[in-house]
Amino acid sequence: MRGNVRPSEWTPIGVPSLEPAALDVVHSRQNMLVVAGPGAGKTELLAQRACFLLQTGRCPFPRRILAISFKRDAARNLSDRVKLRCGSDLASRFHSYTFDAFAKNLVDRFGQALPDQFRPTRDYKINFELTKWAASDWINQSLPTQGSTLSPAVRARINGIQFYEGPFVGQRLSLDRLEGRPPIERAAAELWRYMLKGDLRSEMNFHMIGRLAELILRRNPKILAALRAAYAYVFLDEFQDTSSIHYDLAVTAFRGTTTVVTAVGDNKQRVNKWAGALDGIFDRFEQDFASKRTHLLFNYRSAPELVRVQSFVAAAIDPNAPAAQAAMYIADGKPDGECLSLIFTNYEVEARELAKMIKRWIKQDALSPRDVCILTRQRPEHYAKLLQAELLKANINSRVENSLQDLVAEPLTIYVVHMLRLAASNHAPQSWGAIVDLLAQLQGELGERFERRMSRKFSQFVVDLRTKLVNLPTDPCMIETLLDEIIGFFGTDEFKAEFQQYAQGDFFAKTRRDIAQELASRFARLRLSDALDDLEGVGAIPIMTMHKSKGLEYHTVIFIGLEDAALKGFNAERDEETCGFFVALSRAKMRAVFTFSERRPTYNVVQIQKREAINPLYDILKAAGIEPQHVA
Ligand SMILES: Nc1ncnc2c1ncn2[C@@H]1O[C@H](COP(=O)(O)OP(=O)(O)OP(=O)(O)O)[C@@H](O)[C@H]1O
Repeated sequence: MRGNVRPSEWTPIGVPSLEPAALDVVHSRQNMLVVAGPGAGKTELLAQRACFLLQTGRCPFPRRILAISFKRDAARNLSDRVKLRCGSDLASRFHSYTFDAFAKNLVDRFGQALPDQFRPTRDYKINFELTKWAASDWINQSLPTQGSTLSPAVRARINGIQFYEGPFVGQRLSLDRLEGRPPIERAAAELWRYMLKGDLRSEMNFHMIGRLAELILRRNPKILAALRAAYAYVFLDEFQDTSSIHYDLAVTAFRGTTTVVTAVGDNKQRVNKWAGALDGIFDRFEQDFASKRTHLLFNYRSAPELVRVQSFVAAAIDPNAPAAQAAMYIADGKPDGECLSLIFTNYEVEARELAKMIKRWIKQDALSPRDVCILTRQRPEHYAKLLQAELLKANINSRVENSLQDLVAEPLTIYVVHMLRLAASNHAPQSWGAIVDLLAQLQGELGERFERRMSRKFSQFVVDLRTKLVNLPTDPCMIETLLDEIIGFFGTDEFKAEFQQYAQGDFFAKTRRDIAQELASRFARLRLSDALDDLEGVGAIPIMTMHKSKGLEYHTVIFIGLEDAALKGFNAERDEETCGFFVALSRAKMRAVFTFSERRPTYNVVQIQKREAINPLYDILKAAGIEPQHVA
C-alpha cells in the first residue's frame, strides 16, 4: 500500500480496534509518553502508529521513523509487525534498532570525526569484560602506571562501581582539562585513553560506544542536523529501562526539535536497575520533551482471572497505578484463566509432576510446546534440568533459550535459515517471500520484471544448494564456506551495508562462526529440516530467565523456584524483584504457575529451601486468593 490514505480514513490494521487513548497517540503530532501495564498493546500501538504515519504520508518520503528497543528480538518483532501491516515498501522507511545498534552505527559511520582523545580506531573491538563489577580490577591491574597521574595507593581507594557509573560512562564525556580534578575523574580519563589505545586497535564495550555516539552528535552540528532531517518520528520502546547513556543520547539527538518522539513503557516492569535504568525517567521525559502523558487501560493479552491477580501485584508496586481491564472475552462456562502456586516436597517430585501436568495441558488445551514457557529467576539450565529430562520421557522437547535467543534473532541467521529451508523443502513459501523481499531491498529494485529475473537465478541457486546438502557437512569450517556462498548470493557488501551491525568489526565473522557451530552440532545428528527446526526451537518448550521473557507472551507460563535462594537479592532490591515477579506473571495469556520445592540443589548440594525473605510475594498471591497447594 502506498502512502496516500487520508488520515480521516485510516483504520488500524490487524487488530479489530484501538482504545480511544491509543488512537489519539497514533494520530498525535506532539511528543507523547504512554504509560501502560503489561499486555496493554504498547508495542502494537507503535506498530500501528508507524503504519498510520507511513500510509497517510504524515511521515513523507524520504523521511523515516526510527524505533529504538532494548532487545534484539523486540526490535525485530516491531519491524516484522510494521512490515506485515503495511508492506515492505513503506516499511523500508521504518528503522528498528536496539539502542546499542543505533549507537554503534553512529560510531562506525562518524567515529573518525571525534576529537583525538576520544577517537577509536576504525577496526575497534567489542570488549565485554569491562563491566562495572570488574572496574576496580581494570583500574588496579590493567591501567599502565607509566605516565599515570595516579599512584597505586590512590587507585586502590577508588570505588569501582562509583567510578564506572560516575565519570567513566555515567555522565556525558567531557573535553575539559583534567588538572586539579579528583582522582576518580582522572582515572576515568586514563582508562578511556587506555581502551582507545592510540594507534593500536581500540577496545570498547557498548556503554562506551553509547557515550561516544552522544559526543559525536554534540560536537558535530552537521551530523546532528542530518539525523534530525532523516527521522521525522522517533519511538522509544520499554522506556522504563532507559539508562543515563541512552537518555543522554536521545536528549542530544532529539530534544527541542521538530522530530516527534513517542515513548512507551511501564514503571511496574522496571527490572533493569542493575543495568542503570534511571529513577524518575517518565517525569524527566515529560519535562525535557514537553510531552503529554497518557495511560492505556486494557490488557489484551491475559485472561480476566490473570488480569485480576496482576492487579494485586501492580498495586503492591505502585498503589496509584490505574487498574487494568481485561479485554479478552470469555464465553459463559469457559475457564477465564488460572493462577496456581504449587508446593512440592522435593525437586524430583516437582519435575515429575510438572512434566505430567504440562503433558496434560498441552493435550487438553491443544497447545504447541511453543505456547508453554518455563521461567526461572536465574540459571535456567540448573533449575530446569530435571524437568527437561522428565519432559523428554514424555516426548516433549524443551530447550534453554538464553544463549540462542539473540543468535536466532540476527538477520544473518534468519536469512541463512530461510535459504536452507528452501534447500530442505520444495514448499517453503514464507522463506521464498522473505528472500525475494530481501533481494529487492538490497538491490533497490522492485516490480515484476525484477522478480522474474531474480526468480530464475534464485531457483538455480536453491537447486545447487540442495545438491551440496545431500550429505550434510558437520565440519564448522565447511559450513562457514557454505554460509559465505549464501551471503555471497545476497551480495556480501550489500548485506553488510543493509544490516549495519555487520558493517564494522568482527561481529559478522563472529555471528557466522556461531551459526556454523550451531548447525554443525545439529547436522551431525539430524536431517536438514529437523536441524533448522531445532535451531529455531520449533516444537520445543522455551526455557529462559524472567529477564529474557520481557515483551514475550505464552498461553502457559511456569515459573520454577519462587524461593529465597533463587531471589536472593529480594531484601536488597525488593521493588525490582517484585517488578520481576510481575513481568513473569504478566507473560501468561491463560495460565500462570509458580512452584516452590522444599528441597532443591543450590549448585550441587541439596538444601532445604525457604520462602521467608520473599514472603511478601506469597502474601500478594494470598491477598488475590491464590493459596499455595501441596502437590504429592
Ligand atoms: N488493540 C488491540 N486489539 C487486540 N489485540 C491487541 C491490541 N493491541 C495489542 N493486542 C495484542 O495484545 C498482546 C499484547 O500486546 P503488546 O505486546 O503490544 O503489549 P505491550 O503493552 O507491549 O506488553 P508488555 O509491556 O507486557 O510486553 C499482543 O498479542 C497483541 O497482538
